[in-house]
Amino acid sequence: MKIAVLPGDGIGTEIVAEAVKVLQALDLKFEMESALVGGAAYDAHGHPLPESTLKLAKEADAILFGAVGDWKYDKLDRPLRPEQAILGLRKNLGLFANFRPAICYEQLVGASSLKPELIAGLDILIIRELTGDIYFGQPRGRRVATDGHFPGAEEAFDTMRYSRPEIERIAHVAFQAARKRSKKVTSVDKANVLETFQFWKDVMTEVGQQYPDVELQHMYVDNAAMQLVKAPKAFDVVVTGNMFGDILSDEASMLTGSIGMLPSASLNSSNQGLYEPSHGSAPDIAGKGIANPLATILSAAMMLRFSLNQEAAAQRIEAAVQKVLAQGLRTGDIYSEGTTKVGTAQMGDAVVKALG
Ligand SMILES: NC(=O)C1=CN([C@@H]2O[C@H](COP(=O)(O)OP(=O)(O)OC[C@H]3O[C@@H](n4cnc5c(N)ncnc54)[C@H](O)[C@@H]3O)[C@@H](O)[C@H]2O)C=CC1
Ligand SMILES: CC(C)CC(=O)C(=O)O
Ligand SMILES: [Mg+2]
Repeated sequence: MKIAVLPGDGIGTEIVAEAVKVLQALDLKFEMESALVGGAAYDAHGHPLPESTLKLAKEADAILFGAVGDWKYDKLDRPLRPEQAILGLRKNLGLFANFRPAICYEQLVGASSLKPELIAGLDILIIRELTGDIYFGQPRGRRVATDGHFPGAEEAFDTMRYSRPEIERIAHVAFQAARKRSKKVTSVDKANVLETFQFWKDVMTEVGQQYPDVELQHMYVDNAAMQLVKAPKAFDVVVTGNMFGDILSDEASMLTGSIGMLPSASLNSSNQGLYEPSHGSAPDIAGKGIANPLATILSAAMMLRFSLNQEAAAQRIEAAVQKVLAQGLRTGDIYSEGTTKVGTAQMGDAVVKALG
């Protein structure tokens, strides 16, 4: 078994180092090979996703990814910007199904900005379609407007689009996931305004008929954003498009205490997966040794479960994370009075120790 390790930029290198430490402590037989990606790869090779990195990712059984991006690259032409690396990996590997579980650990109930009773016991799963929608739709660009409110003015445009097979396959993923949980799917759309999402809703409804045992609810995205903070436990599986899923999952991360707690798995149809925290490269705290590595460590657990067939090892990591939280160890983002503040590496070391 081979794991491609792509730390990336900013806190990416710090948090991936901790996840690697945890994986190595498991004493399982797999090979890990690292490569540059994002801004780091642009600096070294002139491209955020060099051919050699893509080749390594394609050949690996699973990919452990940190994060990419830094403000200093924001003026580059878009194809050279670090974020194109993660978009390129998702597209090239066909990683259409993004699982973002938002679980509020008992010990972190007080770390959320929401009232404890709203989030105690929270366990919801956001399933985000990851290779379509306005993030990938063509055409896009800048031009001089020939119509609209200001003909002759400079304008920019992107294209929101979804095909039937793209919606059908993510719908099946969501219904099948719900079957293993509380059997409820909330499909989030904007069908009242957007044709793309009327189509999304229609196809979701059709696929839902194949799963009579699963309750299907439709919700507009603006209402979903509100309900997520009003009554988050009313959700079970939330399925939505690429952009809405990106936004709603960051919102849901705060239900768990911090974005530093939200892992993710991005799978293709052969169960090859890329595993990364849901957050970005956090340039504001990079290099300080204070980032929370738990989302990345929990992503490594998802990797063991989904791509490497190592359920017991996945559970060992998850139990170790709960143990360090129960010991009162907290990085700054989840710190509260009465707990012990630790840095990134100390947190990683504590998880290794807690593996037992
Ligand atoms: N998959 C990826 O590689 C992603 C990359 N990005 C990129 O990351 C860069 C920064 O983007 P932002 O919008 O600031 O989002 P971000 O997720 O990097 O940071 C948002 C806020 O959360 C905090 N934060 C994030 N992860 C944390 C952790 N593990 N521990 C403690 N605090 C944490 C940051 O300090 C910051 O205040 C940009 O270049 C963006 O494009 C953003 C999202 C995903
Ligand atoms: C940099 C973006 C393409 C990714 C993002 O925000 C995400 O996947 O959550
Ligand atoms: Mg995001």
